Amino acid sequence: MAGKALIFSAPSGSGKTTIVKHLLESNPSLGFSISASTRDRRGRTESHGKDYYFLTPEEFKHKIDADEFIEWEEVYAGNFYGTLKSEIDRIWAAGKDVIFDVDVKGGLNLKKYFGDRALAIFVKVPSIEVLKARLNDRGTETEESLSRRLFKANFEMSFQDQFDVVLVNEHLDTSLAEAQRLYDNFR
Ligand SMILES: Nc1nc2c(ncn2[C@@H]2O[C@H](COP(=O)(O)OP(=O)(O)O)[C@@H](O)[C@H]2O)c(=O)[nH]1
Ligand SMILES: Nc1ncnc2c1ncn2[C@@H]1O[C@H](COP(=O)(O)OP(=O)(O)O)[C@@H](O)[C@H]1O
Repeated sequence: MAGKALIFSAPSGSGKTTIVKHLLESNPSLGFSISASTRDRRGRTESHGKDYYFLTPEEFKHKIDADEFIEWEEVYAGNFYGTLKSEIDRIWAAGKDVIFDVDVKGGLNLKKYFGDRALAIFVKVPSIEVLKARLNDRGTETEESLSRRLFKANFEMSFQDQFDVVLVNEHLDTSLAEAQRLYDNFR
């Protein structure tokens, strides 16, 4: 049975993972599409089969060749990320709606794929300075990966109008309530 799809996209550091995790905790009707990725696991905070399926580049390439992805991308130099068809089957078969945490290009590709079954939400920070501060505070980036993310963020901002909704994530409580309202209205 086909359910619905809730797509959250944003420049890295905007808060989409925080919002998606909150929605998952509050809504048993949602199932997270676990992406495949070749990037290194963030040791203490991430696990295989929960945050991502962490694959080697060879394993990832094998899945591309076997046509197992709806969409995939080289998001940051050398690191591949992709949405597995089997994830949507798994979540919809359980009678749930699927929720995605993907980059901006991936979000637009998913919207194209799911059409009216999907609500595509662009999460935006009030400014690039705020984005930089959040990425710094998160403590996950080197100087190089931080500047890569900020460079890409400027480019990604230009796609916001192609999304169904833009959610400005300034005060977290307000954003979480707004995200919940968007899901309730869409269901
Ligand atoms: N296109 C695409 N992007 C993805 C997928 N999974 C994750 N991403 C995006 O890849 C980017 C990098 O993710 P990650 O390394 O976890 O960094 P973070 O966004 O800084 O937490 C983020 O924008 C993710 O939303 C996917 O399946 N497809
Ligand atoms: N509204 C907010 N105000 C302040 N900090 C926030 C807010 N939303 C998220 N954060 C923090 O900003 C950092 C980046 O958020 P995260 O959800 O990892 O972003 P993304 O998944 O878009 O890369 C995290 O440390 C998170 O706790």
